[in-house]
Amino acid sequence: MLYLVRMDVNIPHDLPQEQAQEIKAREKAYSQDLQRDGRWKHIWRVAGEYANYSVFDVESNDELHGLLQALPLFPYMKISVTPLAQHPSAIAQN
Ligand SMILES: O=C(O)CC1=CCC(=O)O1
Repeated sequence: MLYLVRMDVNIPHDLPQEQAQEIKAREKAYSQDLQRDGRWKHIWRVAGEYANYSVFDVESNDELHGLLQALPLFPYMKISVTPLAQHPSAIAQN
């Protein structure tokens, strides 16, 4: 199942810089592991915002929730999820 996910990041200004950098490094490693195993299919920066649009390919809502909840930046993100279905006019099956 495919999901379009928007993540808006909002790290509090009073979080120490070193701690913020450490969380971002863990976020990157976690994200890249999921990209390598195929469950995090796309990640795109929203131009001009500290936000991304991502596409996940997972088995269920529960699996997606588990992956999102484990994001190191999860406490500092607003996340919205849109389930995707096939469009009848699409020439490629995703
Ligand atoms: O910078 C972001 O958009 C948040 C994020 C998600 C995965 C990652 O590496 O950074």
